[in-house]
Amino acid sequence: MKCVKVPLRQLNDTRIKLMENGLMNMEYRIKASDEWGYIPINEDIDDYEIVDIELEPMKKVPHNFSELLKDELSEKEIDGLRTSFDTIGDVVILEIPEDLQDKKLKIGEAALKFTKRKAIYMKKSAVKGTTRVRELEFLAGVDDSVTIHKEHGARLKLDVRKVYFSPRLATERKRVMESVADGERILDMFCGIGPFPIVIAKNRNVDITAVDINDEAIKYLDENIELNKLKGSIKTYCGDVREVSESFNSKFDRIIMNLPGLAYTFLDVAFDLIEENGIINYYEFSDSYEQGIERLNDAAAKSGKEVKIINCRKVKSTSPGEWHVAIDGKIVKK
Ligand SMILES: C[S@@+](CC[C@H](N)C(=O)[O-])C[C@H]1O[C@@H](n2cnc3c(N)ncnc32)[C@H](O)[C@@H]1O
Repeated sequence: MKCVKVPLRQLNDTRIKLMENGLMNMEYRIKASDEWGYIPINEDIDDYEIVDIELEPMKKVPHNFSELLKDELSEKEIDGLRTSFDTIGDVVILEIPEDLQDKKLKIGEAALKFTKRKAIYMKKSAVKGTTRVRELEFLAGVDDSVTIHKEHGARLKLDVRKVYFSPRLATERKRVMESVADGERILDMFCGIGPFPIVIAKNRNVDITAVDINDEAIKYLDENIELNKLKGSIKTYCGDVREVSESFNSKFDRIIMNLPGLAYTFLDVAFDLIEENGIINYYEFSDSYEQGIERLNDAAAKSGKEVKIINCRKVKSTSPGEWHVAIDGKIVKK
């Protein structure tokens, strides 16, 4: 069994990270020795030591997902489905491959029994268009796509049919939040329902400006500001950040750019609005960090600034060989 091998003291943090990114193989038990922990995984992962060792399979409890579908599907098909689960509040979103479409309602019912959530939806398209929303088909439970998702102590209300939200970015949001200092003025250029602003302002006394072009996303962010006890403040704007930001009359200590397909086309706006010593949390889809670093360097040069790359990380796998990558750049004196 393929496992990630980590020092024992890192076992729990690594387990949570792998689970949140859907990379842990839940069919086997984690093994711990005096010094090392071994976590079963579904696929090869960079940045960790991978070893092959025997692990004990989990005890099959009646009514687990495999049990419920064992007459319909093979173990391999069931495993494939299991890693596609995205749980957002009390809603579950599944990806069902083309060749299993004729069994989608049975799969939906099994997922409902297994997860005990309110509703099961199936992905009908990739996230698409300017607002990055995907089409969903209702499969089982109660067809109510509004839910409240809990993340790092924050409550995030959203409609999964009308806005973008990914629970798989939870670790990244925590990482960014932990790097924020009290007093920062922050711009989230593509805030969605506000998971970055809410998680940050819940933990830090900061002043956040949050922009999104999707009026439904801003409607939920306004509700989320009311739903959470915040240390910091958040001001929301609905519109294209390129236009909306023309009215901003001060600069920012940090700019968050989580629109990975197109963020690079807004780097000129970000470099205009960032303070010296400020940090840009930049995201893109790529098979490496080089392209993003080059884009940040080019945009810095065009705006007469210099950027020092202070951190690069893979946030999540998007397709074989491609990643959602995070690159943090600090503006330094020329
Ligand atoms: C990938 S989602 C990220 C949302 C949020 N940051 C999160 O982590 O959940 C990108 C968001 O950018 C918004 N968007 C796309 N183009 C935009 C633009 N020109 N100005 C402002 N927002 C935009 C979309 O509506 C979408 O909510």
